[in-house]
Amino acid sequence: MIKVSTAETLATQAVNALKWEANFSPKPGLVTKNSNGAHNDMNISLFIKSADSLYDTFLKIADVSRTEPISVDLREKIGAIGRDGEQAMLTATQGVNTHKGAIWALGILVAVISNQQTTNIKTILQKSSELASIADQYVQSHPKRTYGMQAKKKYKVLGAREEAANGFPHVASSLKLIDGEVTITQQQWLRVLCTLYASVDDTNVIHRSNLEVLRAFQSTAKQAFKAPIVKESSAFQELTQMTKTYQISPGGCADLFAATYFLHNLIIEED
Ligand SMILES: CC(C)(COP(=O)(O)OP(=O)(O)OC[C@H]1O[C@@H](n2cnc3c(N)ncnc32)[C@H](O[C@H]2O[C@H](COP(=O)(O)OP(=O)(O)OP(=O)(O)O)[C@@H](O)[C@H]2O)[C@@H]1O)[C@@H](O)C(=O)NCCC(=O)NCCS
Ligand SMILES: Nc1ncnc2[nH]cnc12
Repeated sequence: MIKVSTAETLATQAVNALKWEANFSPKPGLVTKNSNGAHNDMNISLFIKSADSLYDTFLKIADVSRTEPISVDLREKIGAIGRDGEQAMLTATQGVNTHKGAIWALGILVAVISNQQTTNIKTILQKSSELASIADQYVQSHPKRTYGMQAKKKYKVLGAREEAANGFPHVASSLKLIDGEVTITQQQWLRVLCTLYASVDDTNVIHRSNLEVLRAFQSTAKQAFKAPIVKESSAFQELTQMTKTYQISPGGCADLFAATYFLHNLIIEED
């Protein structure tokens, strides 16, 4: 029997996933409860404030998605709510971009789950692809080139938009690593994190460095993934060193880590 997800439950679960991700430690380059990673303008309390400020955004997205079919109209409605959410985040953080990518990824997932009333991962990812592939004319009228747009143009990589439009392939791979397990150990979560670090073309890393550094970071993460104890491996230490040397922070991976946790806990809700 699948429990019906209320808008309130979904919004709470999305915010909890963001808080869980922020607290999770260690995460080379990223903010955790123990470190500010490669950031001098962010810390854990800012992330918790930011996550809390997004409850209303996820609630509104879940509400509007419950009754409307997946359509241009729905895409544009959640686009407007998402942009308001970005403003709410910037107000809460006094202008620091903590969760733009997470608003996008979790916003699409919350919309689809509310719309389909399902915890079936295959359906959620397929419908996410459908919804995220619909063009929102109001985004396209925005003239400013984002960091993601610059990285994609320069190196022909795929970014946050494509991740969702392709049905979150990196989240699907992450979920496979913990499939069927209720209690996930820190070592298992570290393998999920390393899988994301190893495979996502994170446009934040590219923006702060270049494609060559991203590829070296990914190949080191692949080594760390294979280590018997990830966090004690020399490859994992090397990841931390690289984030310091190049001042890189894989914020896109952090969002997909939160999305993996969010969907994994939906699975557990099924009874
Ligand atoms: C479609 C949008 C996601 C916009 O995409 P675009 O690529 O044009 O925008 P960006 O401004 O570059 O932001 C994308 C954010 O997505 C995350 N990300 C990066 N790479 C990937 C990837 N390969 N896959 C998935 N996600 C990815 C990342 O977000 C996280 O990092 C941010 C913090 O970065 P940081 O470097 O610390 O800080 P900055 O200030 O950005 O840089 P510095 O100056 O410090 O160097 C933080 O946001 C994390 O969440 C990218 O930043 C989408 O946003 C959009 O169209 N929105 C409009 C509203 C809408 O339609 N919403 C609908 C549903 S809610
Ligand atoms: N924990 C984190 N540190 C830095 N950037 C992030 N973007 C999303 N989560 C993040």
